Amino acid sequence: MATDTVPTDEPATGGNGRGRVILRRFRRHKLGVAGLAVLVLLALVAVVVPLVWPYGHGEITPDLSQPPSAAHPMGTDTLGRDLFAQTLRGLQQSLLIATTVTVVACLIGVTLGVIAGYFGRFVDAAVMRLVDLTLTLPTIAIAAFLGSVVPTGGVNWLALSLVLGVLMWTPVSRLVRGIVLSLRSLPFVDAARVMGAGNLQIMTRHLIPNVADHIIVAATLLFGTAILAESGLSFLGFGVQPPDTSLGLLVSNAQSAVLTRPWLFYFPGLLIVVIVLAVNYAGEGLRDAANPKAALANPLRTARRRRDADTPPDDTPRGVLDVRGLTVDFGDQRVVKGVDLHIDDGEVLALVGESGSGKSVTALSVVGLLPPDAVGGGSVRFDGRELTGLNFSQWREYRGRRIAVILQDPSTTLNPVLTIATQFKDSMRLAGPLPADHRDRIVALLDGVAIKDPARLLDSYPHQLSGGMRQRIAIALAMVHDPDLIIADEPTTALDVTVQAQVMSTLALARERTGAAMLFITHDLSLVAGIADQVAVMRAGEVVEHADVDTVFYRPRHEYTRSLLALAPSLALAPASRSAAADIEEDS
Ligand SMILES: Nc1ncnc2c1ncn2[C@@H]1O[C@H](COP(=O)(O)OP(=O)(O)OP(=O)(O)O)[C@@H](O)[C@H]1O
Repeated sequence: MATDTVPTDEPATGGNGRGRVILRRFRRHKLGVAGLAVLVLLALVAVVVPLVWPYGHGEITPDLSQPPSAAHPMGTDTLGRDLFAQTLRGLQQSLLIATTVTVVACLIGVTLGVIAGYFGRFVDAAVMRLVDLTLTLPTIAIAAFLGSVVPTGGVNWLALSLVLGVLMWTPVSRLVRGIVLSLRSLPFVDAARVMGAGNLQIMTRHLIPNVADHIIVAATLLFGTAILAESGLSFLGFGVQPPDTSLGLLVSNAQSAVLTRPWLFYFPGLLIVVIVLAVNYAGEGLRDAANPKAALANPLRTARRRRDADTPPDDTPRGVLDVRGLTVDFGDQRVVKGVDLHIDDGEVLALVGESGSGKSVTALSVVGLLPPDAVGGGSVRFDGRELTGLNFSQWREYRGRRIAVILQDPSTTLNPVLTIATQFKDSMRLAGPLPADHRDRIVALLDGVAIKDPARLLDSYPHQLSGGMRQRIAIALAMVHDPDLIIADEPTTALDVTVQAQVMSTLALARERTGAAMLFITHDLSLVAGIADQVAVMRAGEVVEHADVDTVFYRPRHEYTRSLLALAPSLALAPASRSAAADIEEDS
């Protein structure tokens, strides 16, 4: 089975589709391309230039301790050796060693990490003990031992690389193991198993590609660390030894000459900095190219907007939220096309539409969290104040405090490594010092979302709770600052049907208690009846119908609304709506 487990927002291009998509995305990452170009250039220079350069790296010339000149562009050392020739040799050795260390460490780390994470239990325990053991091994002492048993003094580049690789795999394996542990219970792994995939296939085709972006980042960090580790070891006499050389050795040798012959230090030092930076940028580009989500998910960046931020409040209808002519473009594609929405204090507006109609993008626009590649236009007024174009610190006054957001999947909202109590406390601290009675307040908030015996779960972690509990906690978290507006984006979609109903009534209850207005986003009209006052129906980026809930249910004007109603045969109309229906029947 050749399922592509990493989702992509690009169309398949045929042939090796994913490879081409990654390449195309990488080409768009300018710093990544620049980093890779620098690395390729340096590798070429390291291989080709020594073939034509008049001096060998160990060749002694009569020009002792010369500063840079036409004959010796980087100067010479005390023995008269040409520093440019030495730097070229150092570049060769350093690139070779760092690449080998990275490959060896990643091979061991990824293999053991994925095996530990996938099989868990005693396999995991055994691998983790091996990690602990490896971490206790003193790199320097082992390298010193190896250096002493090699008769020529010092070890050759391959032995040095292998030793460093074998000692440096642990961070990669821990990273991979942690991610695989969380991935292995996801439905796509079960689906692969059901389709008959074996353990090896699941690990190589389904798990490793999902960890690839993390591995790339870890590898770039390792590369930089390997260059520095090699420098340190060479300096101590356990790495590359004269007459051979490496960048690290050149820097180490030149340390005493920083003031008198600075060129000996600066050129190889600068080259190390350039290599590490280039590797990091290339790695970042590769990571973003391999993981479409990584390039987009930067919620701290406010989307570029065409409107002026500080438009003073005017006479437009206030309400708690007033959206006028909202547009959102991704490149040439307009996905929200002049949307108008209005929510009065304490009112609930349901934004309904099929998948892809632009509901979430509209909600993200309201809280200024559009992806960086989106361009928004139009006006979003909250309590009479224009929100478009606010900077990050101005947004802090609103997000989480006056405008709360509840997302689809509670496991993405709650931090997996913090206890429930800590997450509430962190949220409370946004408004100032933690109140003395914070624990009572947290318990009251949890009580307000119908959690029984709330004190008991304060010290739990999100993974110890069910999906429904997690979403209720997310709702309680949204209520911490008593918001004026709640944006709930499909808050029950990730839950099963019975839990959905409980979470919906919890949400309705919590909203009623705070009296907050709400923008409730859903594709499921049957959820709307019990909670909304107004309904806006969205299709292909436009609001095609905007009316009160009873009109939309019983006198829909637009064909699309009628088709959505037809698709929701099991409408669980709320009592309010049912009585309205009876009134309408009596009227007619
Ligand atoms: N980061 C993005 N880059 C390019 N296009 C995007 C991006 N995010 C959303 N879109 C596009 O914008 C359109 C609206 O998406 P949106 O997520 O708002 O739909 P939705 O109505 O909320 O659907 P769903 O319920 O499936 O989330 C879709 O066509 C989608 O492909």
